[in-house]
Amino acid sequence: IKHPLKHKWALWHLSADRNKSWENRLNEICAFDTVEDFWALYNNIRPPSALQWSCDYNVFREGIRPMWEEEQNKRGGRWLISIDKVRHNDLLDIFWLEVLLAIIGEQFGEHGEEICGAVANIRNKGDKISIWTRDASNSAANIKIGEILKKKLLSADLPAHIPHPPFDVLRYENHDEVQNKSGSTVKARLTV
Ligand SMILES: CN(C)c1nc(=O)c2c([nH]1)N([C@@H]1O[C@H](COP(=O)(O)OP(=O)(O)O)[C@@H](O)[C@H]1O)CN2C
Repeated sequence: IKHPLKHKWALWHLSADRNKSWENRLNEICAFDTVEDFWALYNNIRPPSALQWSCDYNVFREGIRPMWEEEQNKRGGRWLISIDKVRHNDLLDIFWLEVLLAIIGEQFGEHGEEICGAVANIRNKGDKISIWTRDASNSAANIKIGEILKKKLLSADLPAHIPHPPFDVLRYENHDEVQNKSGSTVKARLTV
């Protein structure tokens, strides 16, 4: 018997193929709804740190595409973890797994239903990991999710050479502001 997860999730991958549109670079890899199938998948794909620059991994609830335009995303936002570019190999993979286990393991309590999924952006300028929530105006839920996320990341078992704290503040950004941003940064609606 396999141990069922509370919900079904799907892994997506954004390829580095510059000749394709963003949407055509985004492919669903496979879905999983048991602990064993999650580990079988996770242990058989490259970790984020081994992907090419400009690739993404996404793990979203089944039925929600990892795109701003999706009905369940468009009024939402993201908790953004910016990973210092020198920490690429150390932190990216550790934090990504922490975030995945917290989400599929329903570690966010009553607010877990607000979570749509997680994204890892592998970028030359510095990697990003984010948790997308469905309602940017639900500050009570988003703050609770951010606090639980921060506590989880700070309690992760990090290599000795990583200075503490391993990241700056976590910022919550609204998707519609990220999507239509003019400058390089977007105002943080919440920080923890
Ligand atoms: C339906 N559709 C086209 C569409 N729908 C989307 O949902 C969506 C996009 N396009 N994205 C495109 O990637 C660029 C980099 O964003 P980035 O978050 O990778 O960040 P970087 O600037 O590469 O660090 C975005 O500027 C956007 O062009 C990103 N994105 C989430």
